[in-house]
Amino acid sequence: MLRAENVWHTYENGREALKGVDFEMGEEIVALVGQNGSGKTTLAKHFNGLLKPTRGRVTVDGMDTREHTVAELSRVVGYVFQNPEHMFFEENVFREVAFGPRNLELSEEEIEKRVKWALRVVNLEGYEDRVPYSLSGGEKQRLAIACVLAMKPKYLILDEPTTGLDARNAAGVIKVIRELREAGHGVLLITHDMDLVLELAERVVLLQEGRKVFDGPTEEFFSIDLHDYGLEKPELLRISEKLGIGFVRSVPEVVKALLGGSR
Ligand SMILES: Nc1ncnc2c1ncn2[C@@H]1O[C@H](COP(=O)(O)OP(=O)(O)OP(=O)(O)O)[C@@H](O)[C@H]1O
Repeated sequence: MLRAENVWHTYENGREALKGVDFEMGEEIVALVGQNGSGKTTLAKHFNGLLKPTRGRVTVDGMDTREHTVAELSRVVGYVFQNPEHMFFEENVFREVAFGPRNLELSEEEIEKRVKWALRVVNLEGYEDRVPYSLSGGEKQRLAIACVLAMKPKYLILDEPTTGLDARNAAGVIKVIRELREAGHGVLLITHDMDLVLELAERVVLLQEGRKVFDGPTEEFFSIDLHDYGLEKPELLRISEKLGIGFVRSVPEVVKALLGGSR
């Protein structure tokens, strides 16, 4: 479980970014949403210890983040940052993915196994000798996920994982996230993309000015007035409402509902 109990966070300049947030997630896909500056990144950074609560408590599978180092917590919680290309520094893809496992002091054999596995999951097999900077945007995004996956963390935090990707690459990342969930990982998705939330999230947590203002199933989230929070309902849901077919997550579901209704 990733758990935040009455977490407050004040930055050094006095900015109160979190004001008493309670949060909990297990092996599920949770979307963390809210307007710019609402505190999403600040909250997420508490789960791998990059930030510590000013007040309150954060635990990762029972470990208090104040009592553990970022290195220790990173074994359990992997964090893929937005614009991950800035984090690459090795000369080739193999070394880049091997960096994390090498720090875990695993055997060369185990490191190689993990690199191969992680590259396979993200569909980058055969890229081992490529220079990370020479990859396309979508490939870089998937490489960043592979780097974190190779550490085999139970939870993954993904910050805008599909932003800037074309439809095909975004679909590739979405597939990886689904597979991770099925394999028993928890995924925390920080995003502004309501289509992605509709497609993937099981639960949504909405922040506004450092406070949690909604926490519940995705279907319930899309039934609240999102305009109040500067968010837009996905086109697909607006269409399905006009058609009177209720909550759907994909175009095939719309088709199914329409065909079912005409019988
Ligand atoms: N290092 C910092 N020092 C001071 N204030 C900060 C720092 N990082 C973030 N903030 C402030 O804390 C508040 C919350 O920021 P945060 O990055 O958590 O929001 P966010 O919801 O992730 O926003 P976005 O959608 O723009 O990424 C904002 O007002 C931001 O300006």
